[in-house]
Amino acid sequence: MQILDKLSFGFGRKAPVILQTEATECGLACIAMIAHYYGYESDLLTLRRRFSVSQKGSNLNQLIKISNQLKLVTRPLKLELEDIDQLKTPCILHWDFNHFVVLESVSGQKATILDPAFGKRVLSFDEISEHFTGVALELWPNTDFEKKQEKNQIELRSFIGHVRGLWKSLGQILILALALEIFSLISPFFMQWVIDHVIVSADRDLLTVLAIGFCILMLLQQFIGLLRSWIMMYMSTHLNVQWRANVFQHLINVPVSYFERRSLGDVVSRFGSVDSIQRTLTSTFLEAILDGLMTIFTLILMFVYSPKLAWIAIITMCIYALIRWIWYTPLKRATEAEIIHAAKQSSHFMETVRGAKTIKLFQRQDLRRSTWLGLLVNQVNAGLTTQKLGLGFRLANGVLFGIQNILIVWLGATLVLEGNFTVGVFMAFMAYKGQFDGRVAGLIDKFIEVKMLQIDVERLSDIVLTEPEKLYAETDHHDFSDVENAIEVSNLSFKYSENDPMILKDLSFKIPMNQSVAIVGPTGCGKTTLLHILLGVFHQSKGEIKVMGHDLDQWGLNSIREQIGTVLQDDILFAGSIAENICFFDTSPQQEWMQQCAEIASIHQDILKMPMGYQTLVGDIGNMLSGGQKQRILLARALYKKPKILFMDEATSHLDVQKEQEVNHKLKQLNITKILIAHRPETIASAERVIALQDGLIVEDVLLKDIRPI
Ligand SMILES: Nc1ncnc2c1ncn2[C@@H]1O[C@H](COP(=O)(O)OP(=O)(O)OP(=O)(O)O)[C@@H](O)[C@H]1O
Repeated sequence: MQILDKLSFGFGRKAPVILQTEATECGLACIAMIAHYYGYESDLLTLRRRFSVSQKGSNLNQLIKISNQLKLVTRPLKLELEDIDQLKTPCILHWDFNHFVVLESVSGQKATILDPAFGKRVLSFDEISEHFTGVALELWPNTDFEKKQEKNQIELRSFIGHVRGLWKSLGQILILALALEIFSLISPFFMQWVIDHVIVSADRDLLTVLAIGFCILMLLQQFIGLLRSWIMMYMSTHLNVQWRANVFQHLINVPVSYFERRSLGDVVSRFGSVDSIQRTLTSTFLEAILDGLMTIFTLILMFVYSPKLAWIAIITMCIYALIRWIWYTPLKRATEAEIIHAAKQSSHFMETVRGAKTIKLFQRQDLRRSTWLGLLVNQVNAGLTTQKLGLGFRLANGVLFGIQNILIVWLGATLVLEGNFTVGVFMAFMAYKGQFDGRVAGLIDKFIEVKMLQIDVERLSDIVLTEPEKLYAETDHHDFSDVENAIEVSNLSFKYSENDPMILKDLSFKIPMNQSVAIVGPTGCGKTTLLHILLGVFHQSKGEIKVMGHDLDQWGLNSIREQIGTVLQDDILFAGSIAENICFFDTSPQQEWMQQCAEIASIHQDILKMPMGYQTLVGDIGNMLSGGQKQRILLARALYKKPKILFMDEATSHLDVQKEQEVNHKLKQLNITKILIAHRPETIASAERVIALQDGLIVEDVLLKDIRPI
């Protein structure tokens, strides 16, 4: 493998390009590249699990901390661009005030930059001066640094899950394919017998018998071929659907933070890897096994005909394998870069389509277009690299097999002239050689293809190896009859990642059943975060939380979420009718209850005024409705669940004061626990108790009746 690195990157040890997956992990990717350079070979998946990086990215101090944990000595520096060639490379440069890149080398007025967002680039000092902030971080191993490989070993089986009928179909295909291979082994005899026995002795009867015999064989071969393809088609379709379903099931069960850290295009592209894996495994893998088996028989026959000629064929194949192997690493890197750039391009595209209105209103069409074009060019360039590598490989391949063919024809013809070979035997040998070349080259290609699958497996593993949320508890029977407190929080602390500041600090409070509580505080003080923790969206860093008397850590999230209704700031509606949205696509909706919920949310009259009433379509993400209407439908949807606790995060902020009071009044009649985040005094006044947060601490916790003037 090391030879390959040299081939693609010149002489000496080089850091590989590791492209970032999450928007904020450029720093981690830079450290991974440098650690790899010194012999600690790891991947982002492994590093991400070991060091949690904030969604807001890392700063230099955090990079130093991570590097030190990897036993790398660090030296942060402030320098002028002219002194950049004095740096110990590879090192990290601070870029554009919001990004990190690796400086690989400097030569003359140019430097090679490994950018985790774009790949390898050679930039002039002028170009660098536009990005470089003057801060660099040198890294090198300390005495405890260990050279090792620490990558997530991914077992395909483990994440593809259980697939029905796989082995049976595989068995059928294997038997049919074996039969086909036997036919193709027999067919060169036709030519040999015709030339050596029919033509030499002018035996027309034998010719007819041979023709009829081989005709039957050919028909049989075609029929079996058809059957094999049919079963293959059936199996791959089944596999594809089952694998996709398994991966989708996993995807929707991973925590919310997974989606928050990745772009839409990246998740879609990763999910698409299921297809490539399935295609390669069902067709290529099987063919490779059969090719491998049949090569042995073909080779035996070739040795029977002429060991000398057979050796030439074997040596050619060894050279072919070597060339293929040399091409493997650069090709893998180029393919990987192409996939990542394609995902970025499509993310930008999707975001542009989604945000078309904002873009137009801010007249940023040109900017979006040029940024997208830049991403497209990156993608196309990465594609060109793969194509160029392919061209070079095909040339080497063509020359190799051309020489081999000429050599064998020359030596074979000499053997015929010397009387050691008949013409028929020579022809048959050539046919076997053709089969051998095809099969072994195919076998090598497929081996490489299966190895290349690692890219897709690694990409998919980002989804599949992410731990799903704990949805189910050991016991599903819960008794809420004598539960006193809806929520009990003791000593709760929370920060988003190891390196982020504490957002919530040592909070303790109890909310009795059926109490209505307003959580207030200045913007950014952690109200939404607290709500998300109570809902199990984020996990508390410290402390204990009990919901309806059950420990949040032990109670399955499904059981908790069954008891609660939520209206959050970023909630969305889905494509469908209003009725479907209120019932959240319930398969047996309760019409009457749905209307009651709409009445409580004060949206019933609005819906009736719409041309198709409850059957009015809302369009995806609910963009046919006014902000206030949407919020009230979301509230009706939360109430439809018949929750015991209702969480509302500025759920009525789009309503006018009068409408809001109407909704608050109706909600007050409901005998459920309500926890609401609000800024408006009218909404806060509708609660019985107010908990005020500031800087992550509870600064006030009062019952409103105690402070209201009588
Ligand atoms: N996913 C995240 N990763 C890192 N920090 C975050 C994340 N989400 C929010 N924060 C930070 O946590 C702090 C609290 O945010 P939160 O949304 O809980 O505030 P809030 O009190 O609900 O504000 P508002 O009243 O404006 O809705 C903020 O400083 C915010 O920048």
